[in-house]
Amino acid sequence: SVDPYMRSFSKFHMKEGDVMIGGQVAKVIQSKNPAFPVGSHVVSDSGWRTHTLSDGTGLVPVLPEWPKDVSLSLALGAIGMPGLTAVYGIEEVLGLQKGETLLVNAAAGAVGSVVGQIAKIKGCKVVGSAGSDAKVAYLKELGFDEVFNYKTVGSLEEALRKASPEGYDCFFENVGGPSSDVVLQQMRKFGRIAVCGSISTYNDSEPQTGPYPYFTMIIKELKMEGFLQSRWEHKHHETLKRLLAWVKEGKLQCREHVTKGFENMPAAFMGMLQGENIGKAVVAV
Ligand SMILES: NC(=O)C1=CN([C@@H]2O[C@H](COP(=O)(O)OP(=O)(O)OC[C@H]3O[C@@H](n4cnc5c(N)ncnc54)[C@H](OP(=O)(O)O)[C@@H]3O)[C@@H](O)[C@H]2O)C=CC1
Ligand SMILES: CCCCC/C=C\CC(=O)/C=C/C=C/C=C/[C@@H](O)CCCC(=O)O
Repeated sequence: SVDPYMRSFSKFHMKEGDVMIGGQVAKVIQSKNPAFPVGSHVVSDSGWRTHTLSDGTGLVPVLPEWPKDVSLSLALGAIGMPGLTAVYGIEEVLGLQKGETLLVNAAAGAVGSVVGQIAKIKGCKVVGSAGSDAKVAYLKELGFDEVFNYKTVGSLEEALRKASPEGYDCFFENVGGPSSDVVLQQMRKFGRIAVCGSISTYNDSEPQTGPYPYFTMIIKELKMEGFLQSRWEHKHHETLKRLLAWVKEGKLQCREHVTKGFENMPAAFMGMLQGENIGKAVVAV
């Protein structure tokens, strides 16, 4: 898997020569541990490696009911960490209610595409922004109500107002930076903001400054909460089962941007950060 958090984590906690962190779906090829028989598959936080020696600690078996016709790589995407992030952001942080209007940015990516689809399952109006016309077309196929290409709209403020003149009850924030200031102005009274990611800032060497949100938050009585999906680790198993059920029922569609070859992991990683992916960016080794 290549994911945005690797950029922010590595910037602060890694040095040249370290093995890059990251998740993978791995096949057990030798075992002395009956909990992990040869031929079984696990999700493993082993970093960018082709082979790993493990005593089993931290290995998570892929759900036993995983259907043969569902790609195992989805355990790194819609039925994995990004899918869990979408569910917890919507249910635990936003408390999204039927009939509300939700905005999600980086909407065509691993997390955003699941967020929008779950919000539709819950009977909400969904507005998405993404960085290419191909992504906009994909999100319309997924059933998003309003979608725009933030790179070509000219005015983000106008695009947001056109998509939802009555404003936004919930904002699933993946991008951060100056665009957040614009969205804040169009939140409805008592709006909720789930701060999931801030990808536009992960490459910064100096922190960005901007208008401070406090006055708008007071006047509109907004609630803003940052979160990490790991807070609800105790719910992961049940939540993965719900995500798998949605996929099997055809309610949750999943697209992947697959790069072939372990040696191409750095290119896949940089490509994802630059927006090359529609759906989850993965590498097939
Ligand atoms: N809190 C948590 O527990 C978790 C948080 N996250 C966060 O969720 C967000 C999405 O992650 P994920 O779905 O894996 O990644 P994506 O699959 O969405 O890939 C990243 C996307 O970000 C967009 N992007 C990159 N730079 C910018 C920019 N400057 N402005 C706007 N958009 C940009 C690009 O899409 P485009 O073409 O639309 O610009 C790119 O495709 C990230 O911020 C990530 O850190 C992810 C997992 C867990
Ligand atoms: C842990 C890194 C914290 C960096 C925070 C930056 C942005 C938010 C974000 O993107 C957080 C992501 C957290 C991901 C955690 C992943 C691990 O639990 C390993 C997942 C293995 C897998 O792919 O399943």
